Amino acid sequence: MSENICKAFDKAAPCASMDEVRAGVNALDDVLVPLLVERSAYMTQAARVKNDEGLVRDEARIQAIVDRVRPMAAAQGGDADLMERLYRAMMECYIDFEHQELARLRGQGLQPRAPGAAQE
Ligand SMILES: O=C(O)C(=O)C[C@]1(C(=O)O)C=C[C@@H](O)C=C1
Repeated sequence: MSENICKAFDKAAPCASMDEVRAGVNALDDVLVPLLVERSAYMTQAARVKNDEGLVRDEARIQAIVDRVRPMAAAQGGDADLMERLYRAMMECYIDFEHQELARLRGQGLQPRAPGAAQE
């Protein structure tokens, strides 16, 4: 019983109109957007630390994140397949952003990492 009352899925307010639905969505977007921006700042740092276009996409890490968020979503009463699709699409956008950031940092003078050099 108590395991059911704190699930995120059940926190959505019951809505009788689309205005209510959209107010609920807007309130969540107010929380989500700053978090997504903060996540993007880690992509900027990943671009600098990797400093190698060939390292930006990391399939093993992508799979590890998917494997981590699927059960998290299910534990919150959510749909694990939906969460995987969201995360895979989101990570493609962050990969594009990481490439963009690496190009920007190179434009600011970041020198390409020497082949075989250890990451900091
Ligand atoms: O963990 C990394 O290596 C990252 O660059 C971050 C991130 C992500 O979490 O969105 C983005 C690109 C990689 O393909 C894997 C994961």
